Amino acid sequence: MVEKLDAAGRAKLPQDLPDWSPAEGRDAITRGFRFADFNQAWGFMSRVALLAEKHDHHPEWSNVWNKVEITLSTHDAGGLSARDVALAKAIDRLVA
Ligand SMILES: C[C@H](O)[C@H](O)[C@H]1CNC2=NC(N)=NC(=O)C2=N1
Repeated sequence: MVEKLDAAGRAKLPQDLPDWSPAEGRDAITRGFRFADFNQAWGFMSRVALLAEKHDHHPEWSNVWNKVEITLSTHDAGGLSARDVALAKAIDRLVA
């Protein structure tokens, strides 16, 4: 069983993941990305897909041309877990 993120972990989110926001109405975090064009967006999504496989943790995401929206939550925990934080940090490194 994957544990939900504890209060200490949640308190650190603004500093650990400054570009992510709480998702509306659910225990999840979300971030939007904008790229030069679809080609760049798709390349990013390809890299995120490989990260997700490496983490065995997969995003909920959408893409409209050069924009990608990613929401992270842990199905097995029924909400946010440390796995979401780890994947979000890895995704942030792709665009740093
Ligand atoms: C068995 C379990 O579904 C898998 O280990 C992984 C796959 N990817 C996953 N991704 C997300 N977001 N949440 C999960 O609980 C999850 N579980």
